[in-house]
Amino acid sequence: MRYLTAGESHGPQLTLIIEGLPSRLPFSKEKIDTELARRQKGYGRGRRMQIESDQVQILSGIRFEKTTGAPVALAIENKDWVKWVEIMRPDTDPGQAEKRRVARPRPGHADLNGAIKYGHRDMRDVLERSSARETAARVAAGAVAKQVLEHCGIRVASHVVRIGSVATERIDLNGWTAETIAEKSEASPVRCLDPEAEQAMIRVIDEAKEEGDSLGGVVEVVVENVPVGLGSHVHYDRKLDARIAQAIVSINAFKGAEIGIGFEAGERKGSQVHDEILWSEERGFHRATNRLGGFEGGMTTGEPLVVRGVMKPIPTLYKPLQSVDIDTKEPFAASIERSDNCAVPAASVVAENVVAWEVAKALLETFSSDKAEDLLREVERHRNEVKGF
Ligand SMILES: Cc1cc2nc3c(=O)[nH]c(=O)nc-3n(C[C@H](O)[C@H](O)[C@H](O)COP(=O)(O)O)c2cc1C
Ligand SMILES: C=C(O[C@@H]1CC(C(=O)O)=C[C@@H](OP(=O)(O)O)[C@H]1O)C(=O)O
Repeated sequence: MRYLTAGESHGPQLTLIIEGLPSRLPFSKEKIDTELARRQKGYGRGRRMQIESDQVQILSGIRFEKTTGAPVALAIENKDWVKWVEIMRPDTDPGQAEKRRVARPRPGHADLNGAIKYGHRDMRDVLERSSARETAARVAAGAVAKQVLEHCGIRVASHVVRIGSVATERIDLNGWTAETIAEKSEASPVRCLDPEAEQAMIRVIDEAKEEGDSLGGVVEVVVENVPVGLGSHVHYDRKLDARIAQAIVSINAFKGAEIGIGFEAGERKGSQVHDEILWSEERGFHRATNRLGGFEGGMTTGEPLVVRGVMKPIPTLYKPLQSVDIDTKEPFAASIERSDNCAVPAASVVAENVVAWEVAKALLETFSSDKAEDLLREVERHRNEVKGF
């Protein structure tokens, strides 16, 4: 299974093509729209989110709420486009683009590197595509992947564990299920499970906003009921933990990924990191703890997957940072019209969906999956086989 996205932040739409879905998979447009609405929310988002109300238009590959097995094409409209037609048009430039040319790169964004690399004197030709608007298409892909996972009883959830200086304790997953994490985080404006930390997170976002500054943070994704043995130890690009880390760091502004206790593993002794192996009639092989976040040797262990990602603060700041005009080479202090000042809650929904995509892709690689029925039968057969191993 693979996908491609196309589209600019202020162009007419985002386009997504997914290839390799099983046929006859129950397909819900509503579930994709729900996921897109979740991505738009979250304390700290800017004015653009009041303009957009993301929904997919289905263009191919679906009939009567089921996949046919053909590529699925989806579109998401940019409602803001109507105000950008003269600047974003693909045909003759009526002079607007030159008048509105972007020559002042923002520190921390893709503007300057992209302009140098692609030879653009108008950095709009870079920023339109480097914008995190594209994550709407990736969430739509993840929302389709989630329907593959759901078909096989696999659930994905996410929550925010840090915003700026405010962090929550690491949760013990024995007390939580993906369902309860999803419910509780959904009810929080910052997608945080701890009500005290939630209030403190809201405070630091407000403080940063008053100062014209921005904040980043850390999100955690949990995947439950994952079959043993997705991914592989035999080749670098088949290791599922590595693919998930790539997917996380590919999200705009994400600078790192952790599996399980992640970087903390470097501080601890082996006996405090590795998860002891147990066996019982009821559960078969399982682990006493899940510090390695459901992965050993690039393969899933059958324990819940626990993945974290760190997002840097938003680069576009109301408080100006120094930069240099590419025409005059003069220094200037950038000022802006609008931006998010913290998008960590929204980004946790993106993280959840890119992880869902990678897990669903690995599932379809492991099990026969031309038809949705084959996939489910194979996954159930495998689960029984693992119990008897
Ligand atoms: C959901 C989300 C919303 C974002 N909103 C903004 C924004 O409003 N302004 C901004 O400058 N960057 C925003 N970013 C981050 C930039 O897109 C990102 O920093 C930029 O593409 C450069 O890539 P890099 O930070 O990965 O190097 C957002 C990121 C995400 C995930
Ligand atoms: C549009 C989205 O996020 C955008 C991501 C973004 C950036 O620079 O990454 C900049 C802002 O866009 P604008 O410049 O139009 O205000 C955000 O709103 C979205 O998440 O749907």
